[in-house]
Amino acid sequence: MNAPLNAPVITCNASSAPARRSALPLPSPALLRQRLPLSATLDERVRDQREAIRAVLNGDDSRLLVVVGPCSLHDPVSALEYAARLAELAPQVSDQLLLVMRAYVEKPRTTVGWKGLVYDPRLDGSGDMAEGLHISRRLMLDILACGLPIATELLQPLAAGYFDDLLGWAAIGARTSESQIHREMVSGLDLPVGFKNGTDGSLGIACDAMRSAEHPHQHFGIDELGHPALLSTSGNADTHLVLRGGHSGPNYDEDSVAKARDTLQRQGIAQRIMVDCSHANSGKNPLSQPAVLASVVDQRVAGDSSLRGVMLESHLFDGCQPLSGELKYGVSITDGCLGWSATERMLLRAADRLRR
Ligand SMILES: O=C[C@H](O)[C@H](O)COP(=O)(O)O
Ligand SMILES: C=C(OP(=O)(O)O)C(=O)O
Repeated sequence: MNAPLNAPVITCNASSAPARRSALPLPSPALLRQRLPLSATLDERVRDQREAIRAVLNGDDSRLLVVVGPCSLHDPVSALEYAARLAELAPQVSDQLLLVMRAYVEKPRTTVGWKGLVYDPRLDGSGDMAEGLHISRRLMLDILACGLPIATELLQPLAAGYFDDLLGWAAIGARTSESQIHREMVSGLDLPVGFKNGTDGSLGIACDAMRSAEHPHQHFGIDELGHPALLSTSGNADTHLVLRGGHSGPNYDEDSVAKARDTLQRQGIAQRIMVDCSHANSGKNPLSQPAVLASVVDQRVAGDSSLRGVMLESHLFDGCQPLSGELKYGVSITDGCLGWSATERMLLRAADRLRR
């Protein structure tokens, strides 16, 4: 990699390297984008998808936003089979639901565990992140080509530049909503972003996050060539709250949603709420998600217009499996998911209920 023109050339003395880490170069975001470019047609499609998602979140389009798909993508073949099925379902419900596929390639861990396709694409701990970035961007482009908008969690701010041109929507997870670094990153993203409540169920950190992200910031980062850079951002007003439950239980019921609406109103934040039907809202039982979705739909039908979206964890087959031995096709290797047939039934039923 060439040094920027104004930087002195510094050579690294091996003996001064910290003993507990080593470094390997990765391609820059610009290089990966050059190798796997977004075509002009897909670029325009992503812009349209973002506009459509914004319209739903702002309430200008009365449909429900549905972010649905695997907890994590670990196998491109099953991910693309899932995408093909979702793309076939999307037009059948598009009068009521705007479907966006979860394409999660980075996973936050409570302690340790597999951290996603970007970090360990061979699933064996070899941690080939250059390959992980390539496979992840390739897969996202293929999902986009199926006609679906894509959603992901932006976990590592340095990695955002490898994918953010492909996304229709992004999440900041429960473990990072409180991080200033993530709020600064969101402030510079030209796409709608949901901030999740904290793992303890607290809404305050997500509200603070939205208020911080709508402001301009100057912060540390890398530029497209991978060089350290001072980044200046202009602020992102397209953010919203995601209720995902917490240690003391779910927060999708009427009382919890009313409390969330009041909190937003008191802080002068737009009342745009998405309910994550999984995680602590499902008690980590993926098969409970249809009941959570049904409750959200009932609340909408009863007149709660602040409920603009839902999130669902779904794969080709129910449940999850440990990352050891031979893996079953189409089954999550992180959180448990609802299988495809139950997902399809649940979404058709939700659309039908909203229609009537
Ligand atoms: O959605 C996924 C998980 O809930 C999150 O990544 C934390 O996983 P862990 O508690 O198994 O580490
Ligand atoms: C990790 C996730 O969620 P949360 O941040 O709510 O735990 C997720 O949606 O994959």
